Amino acid sequence: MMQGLRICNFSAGYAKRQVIENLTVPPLPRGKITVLLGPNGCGKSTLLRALAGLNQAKGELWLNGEGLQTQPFARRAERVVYLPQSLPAGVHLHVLESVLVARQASSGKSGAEAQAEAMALLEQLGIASLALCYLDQLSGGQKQLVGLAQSLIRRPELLLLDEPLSALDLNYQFHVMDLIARETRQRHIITVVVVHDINIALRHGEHVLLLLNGELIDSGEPAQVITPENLARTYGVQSRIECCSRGIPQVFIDGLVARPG
Ligand SMILES: Nc1ncnc2c1ncn2[C@@H]1O[C@H](COP(=O)(O)OP(=O)(O)OP(=O)(O)O)[C@@H](O)[C@H]1O
Repeated sequence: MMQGLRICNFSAGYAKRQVIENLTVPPLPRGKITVLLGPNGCGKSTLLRALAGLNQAKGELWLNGEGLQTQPFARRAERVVYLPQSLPAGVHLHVLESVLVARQASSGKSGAEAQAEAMALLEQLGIASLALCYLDQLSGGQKQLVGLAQSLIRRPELLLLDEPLSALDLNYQFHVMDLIARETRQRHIITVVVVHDINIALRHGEHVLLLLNGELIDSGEPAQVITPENLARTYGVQSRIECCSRGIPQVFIDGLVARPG
C-alpha cells in the first residue's frame, strides 16, 4: 500500500473562483512535518480546507493508499483533521470539555481514560492549569494551544494546521513545533503546517511545499526549497542564508526586489 498523501490533478476553490488548478504534488511523507509556504492569498488555506473536504474540489487524493475523494464525509473527518486559523467563537465549553468532545467525535471514547489522555496532552502543551477555564475567557495564544490539543487528540492520519503559531510567543513557537514533530513521528502522521516565518520553516520543517498563485513552485527538503532564488520569485524579497555559530541555517532579508502582489 502506498503510504503518504498523494495529490494529483487537484483543483479547488469557490463558486466564482478557482484558486488551485490541476495541482500535482510529489507524495507527502508520513511521520514528517511538511511546511506549506507561500505569499498571502496564494491558496494555502484553500488547499488545506479542500484536502479536509471543506471546500469544493476535484481531482485525486490518496491517503495511505485509500482514495479520499470518494469516502463518506464522516470517515474522511476521522482520518483528516483541519485546524483553522482561529477557533469558532461562542462555544460555551471549558477547555477540558472541548478536548474531550474532540476525542469523542473521532473515537467515541469517553470516561476516565479519555480524560487522563486529555489532561496529559494539556500538560504537554503547558495549559493544564486552564483545564476548567471557558474557551471565551482565553487569550489568542491560549486558544491556539487548545485548538492544537483538540486536533492532536483525534489521532488523525492527516493533520492540517493552518498557521498554528500565529498567536504564540517565541518560547511556545519552538515548544509547539517540537511537540508537533514528536507526535508526527511517533504516530506516523502526515502533518502539513502553514507558517509565515521562513526561519521556523527552515528549522522545523522536514519537507516543504512552496506555492505561488495556486501553483507548486518547488517541493522537497527545506534547504533545497528555501533558497534566495525561490524567495525572490515567490515573496519578492532579497535574502541570504547563513549558518549561525551553532551551524543552524538562518534566512536574512536584506530588502525587496518587488512590491507585494
Ligand atoms: N470564501 C471565499 N470565497 C471566495 N474567494 C475566497 C474565499 N476565501 C478565500 N478566497 C480567495 O482565495 C484566494 C486564496 O485564499 P487563501 O485564504 O487560500 O490564501 P492563503 O494563501 O491562505 O493566504 P494568507 O497567507 O493570507 O492566509 C484569495 O485570493 C482569496 O481572496
